[in-house]
Amino acid sequence: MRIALIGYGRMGKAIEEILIQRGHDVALKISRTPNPEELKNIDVAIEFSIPEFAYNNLKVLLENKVATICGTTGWLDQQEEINQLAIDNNTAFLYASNFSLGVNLFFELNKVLANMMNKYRNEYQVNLEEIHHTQKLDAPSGTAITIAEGIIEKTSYNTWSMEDKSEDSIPVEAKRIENVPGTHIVQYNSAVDTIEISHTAHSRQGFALGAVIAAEWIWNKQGVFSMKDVLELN
Ligand SMILES: NC(=O)C1=CN([C@@H]2O[C@H](COP(=O)(O)OP(=O)(O)OC[C@H]3O[C@@H](n4cnc5c(N)ncnc54)[C@H](O)[C@@H]3O)[C@@H](O)[C@H]2O)C=CC1
Ligand SMILES: O=C(O)C1=N[C@H](C(=O)O)C[C@H](O)C1
Repeated sequence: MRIALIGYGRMGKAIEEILIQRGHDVALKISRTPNPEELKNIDVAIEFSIPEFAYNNLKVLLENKVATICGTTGWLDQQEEINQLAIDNNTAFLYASNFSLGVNLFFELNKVLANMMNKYRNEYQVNLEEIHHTQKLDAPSGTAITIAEGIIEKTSYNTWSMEDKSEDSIPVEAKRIENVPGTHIVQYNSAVDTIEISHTAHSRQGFALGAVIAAEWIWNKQGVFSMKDVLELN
């Protein structure tokens, strides 16, 4: 496939390595918004840029009917508009807060545990922690938000917050430590014990491989998809 890499930073470079290993043509790699001329003959775009510019990049890609994978976090207040653009332009769009197989399995495990713990809201207080490298621009991580949404789906919690300590809110803490690729911890604490599940990324390889698998999967499709579709976790 002819791939455009929009955002050529840590993730763009990790993805490029895997694209080459799997025989793809990296036809465009840029750290700015593409122009329509550059998008002719592109099969799929992979967008990993920065929160501030993701919306604009995605708009240009979808208006030019380029099937697009997006891993940029921190822009989700405009997600509905972007989903609609993919539909209106008869192309395909897939956003994932985390492309790794391990985290997508963890999302499912988190929901099973949340469902079980909902009966014990009086005994156990949930909290969520994420740890990332110090260059990360957004907090909490997109992955932490997806985990919190999973808990909300299965319990009587109705929101999450990094500040608000009210009863119906899941407390989320974001820590920044040099060189950490991404760690997520969900804890249920009672007066006598702790139940904890965690996912620790050892490198960016898992995110990058997942993004390439998603790009291969979305080619020639139309619609709005998630990693659950790609990994058949539905
Ligand atoms: N969904 C997932 O599995 C993962 C998502 N991420 C997310 O991906 C994003 C990128 O992460 P990294 O590569 O680590 O960051 P990075 O800072 O290394 O790379 C971002 C790149 O975007 C470039 N850029 C700046 N303005 C741009 C524009 N207008 N258009 C295109 N590119 C532009 C920057 O020059 C930089 O090279 C972040 O939002 C991060 O949270 C990171 C890892 C995994
Ligand atoms: O910025 C990162 O590095 C990561 N961002 C994603 C997120 O915000 O969840 C995915 C992963 O945790 C690494």
